[in-house]
Amino acid sequence: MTDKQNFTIGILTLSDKGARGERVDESGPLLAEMCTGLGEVIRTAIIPDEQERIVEVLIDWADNLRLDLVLTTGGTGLSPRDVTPEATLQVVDRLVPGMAEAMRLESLKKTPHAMLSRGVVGMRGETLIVNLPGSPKAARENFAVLLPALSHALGKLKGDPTDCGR
Ligand SMILES: Nc1nc2c(c(=O)[nH]1)N[C@H]1C(S)=C(S)[C@@H](COP(=O)(O)OP(=O)(O)OC[C@H]3O[C@@H](n4cnc5c(N)ncnc54)[C@H](O)[C@@H]3O)O[C@H]1N2
Ligand SMILES: O=P(O)(O)OP(=O)(O)O
Repeated sequence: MTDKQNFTIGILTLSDKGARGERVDESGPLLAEMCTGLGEVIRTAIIPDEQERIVEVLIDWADNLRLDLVLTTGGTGLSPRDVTPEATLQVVDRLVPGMAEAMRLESLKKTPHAMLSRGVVGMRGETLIVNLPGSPKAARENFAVLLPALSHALGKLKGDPTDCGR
């Protein structure tokens, strides 16, 4: 038996500069690397901080590609163009507040700026959508908090009937 899981994963980078080719996307590849062992990253994209475009991609990846997990990075803060949480809230059926709370709680131990990320986590159908902040450091620190619980979360989301109490 191998520890490698077979979840399908998409990584969506939200960055105006990245989409214009003015900044190399470090956070997307870093998150892809962190997903080794969880499954296969079968889609990546870099698009600007535009709510309608983000909504379109999230719906496509959840409804058409039926990805198990979509990680977004960037656009969670307070700048006028930070709209990733709004786009995510527009498409999810149910929120998973504990995952977002856990990321902020742990991140506050590293920097008070952690309270500025408005990222949310929610489900659209059988796809879990996770908002992570944009900088490579912040993306890494936040995703590391979720990783130990992700396999169980994705299994439950797909209807795994086994008893979690054991
Ligand atoms: N655990 C942590 N959590 C948070 C941190 C942290 O250091 N550790 N930082 C906090 C800060 S500060 C902010 S503000 C919030 C919200 O961040 P955003 O999601 O709004 O981030 P952006 O504005 O999109 O990006 C910020 C900054 O990061 C660089 N950047 C962004 N995208 C990329 C990319 N794809 N590749 C390379 N570098 C990138 C760039 O300098 C941007 O200006 O999160 C807190 N949480
Ligand atoms: O260009 P972006 O959207 O990556 O973000 P920032 O303006 O915060 O550098």
